[in-house]
Amino acid sequence: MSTQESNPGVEALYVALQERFQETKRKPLYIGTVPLEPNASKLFFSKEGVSNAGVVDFSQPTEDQLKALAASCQPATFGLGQQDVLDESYRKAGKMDAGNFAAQFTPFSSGITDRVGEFLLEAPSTPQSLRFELYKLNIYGPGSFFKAHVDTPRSDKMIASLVIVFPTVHDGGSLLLRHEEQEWAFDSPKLVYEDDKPRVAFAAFYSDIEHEVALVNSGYRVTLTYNIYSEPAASPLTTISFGLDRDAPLRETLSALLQHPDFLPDGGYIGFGLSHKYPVNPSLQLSKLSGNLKGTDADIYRVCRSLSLDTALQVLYCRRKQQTEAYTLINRFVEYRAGYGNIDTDRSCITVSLSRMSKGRLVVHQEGAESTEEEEWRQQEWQEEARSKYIPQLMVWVGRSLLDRRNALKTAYVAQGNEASLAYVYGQLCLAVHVVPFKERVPKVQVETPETEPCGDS
Ligand SMILES: O=C(O)CCC(=O)C(=O)O
Ligand SMILES: [Fe+2]
Repeated sequence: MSTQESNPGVEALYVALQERFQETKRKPLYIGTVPLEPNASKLFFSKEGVSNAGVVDFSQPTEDQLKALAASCQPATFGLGQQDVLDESYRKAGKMDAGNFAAQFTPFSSGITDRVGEFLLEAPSTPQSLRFELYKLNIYGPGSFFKAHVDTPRSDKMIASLVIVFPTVHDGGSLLLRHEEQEWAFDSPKLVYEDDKPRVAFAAFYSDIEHEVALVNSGYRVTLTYNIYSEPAASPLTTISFGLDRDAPLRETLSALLQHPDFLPDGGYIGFGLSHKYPVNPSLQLSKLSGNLKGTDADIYRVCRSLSLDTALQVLYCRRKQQTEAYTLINRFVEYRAGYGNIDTDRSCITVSLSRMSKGRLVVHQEGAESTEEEEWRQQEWQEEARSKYIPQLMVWVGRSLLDRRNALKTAYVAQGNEASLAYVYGQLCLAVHVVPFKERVPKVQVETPETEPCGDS
């Protein structure tokens, strides 16, 4: 049993780290409006297969124009597993593909993409640039809605979605967004007019955020949706540096914990639970995702890297063995199958025992007993390396209790998306920080943060 259970100092620091971690959490959405300029108020459209063009002028849209647009659309489908399905009890709306319309208004010339870019790139873990891809036009007439769903990731680079709502008089149809037990409303029917002047309302949100469009009671709600991709940038010019000060509380607490001799004295891992989900597939190297980390997750990664900690994205799998739970860290996504043969025999996996706070003490959740399967490992030619990986290492968990989220550790399939899912599904990831034994880390941490004073005791 480690000495950390009996030392209140390390426990207080651990509690402080949990608190700083919670305080780091950022809002996962950005809402705003811009004026609709008279020379950018028209939308031209044609019905699939018909050459005549129609027009809606959003500076003064008439009911006839909006009805004609609705009549030129097709019923919107949504993704259920691998298929696109039409089910009007789940999504009732019209859609038009990008090839059948042209809007004078664009998020580029109106400054929306710059503002959304500042929000998304406030503090990226590595320099990134954004690409906005027009996806669809949607029209929600009376009785339309879109129940709760998560947008289908179109590649591992897709990080966010943007919805633009044109000014039309409508009642209902707010976009509701939910993440980690919080809910926000994008109240587009109110936002699209200010002092009777038409405005274009927009909402950008990380694409793993659950959202739904509430029932439209009257009028028409017309939207453009964009997929936002984050791609590595050659230079750090697109990054904004004011995230650094905000990092200080978390960085200083983490640094103080690492300087405590009773914190993981023989080394181990710190696991930070991620706020967001990411598109992964079995062939994707998780290290490639680190540049695409979203909001809060990017903050944690940056803080760990600023302390020169060996930090990597890992999948944490939980499996039950003879009444106990074993946790395995692995650097890539593995299809979750009964038996876990593919995890057990993988050289890159690390077995961990989790510690957490319980009754005011930092304890190991499951005792790190050596595996009953050790015999099998003796047969392997690489037995030394394999056995050293199989003896559980201690992992200190930061974030919501894993015990509450046990089921979420399975591959989190998104059943309902806005399109049938492609090659990607969402996986549950964590940021694993490798902590070397205390004897080895003291000089390193002191060199990195010479000004940090130890916490005073009371
Ligand atoms: O119209 C909106 O506000 C959101 C639409 C949406 O969720 C989607 O098209 O996937
Ligand atoms: Fe959506």
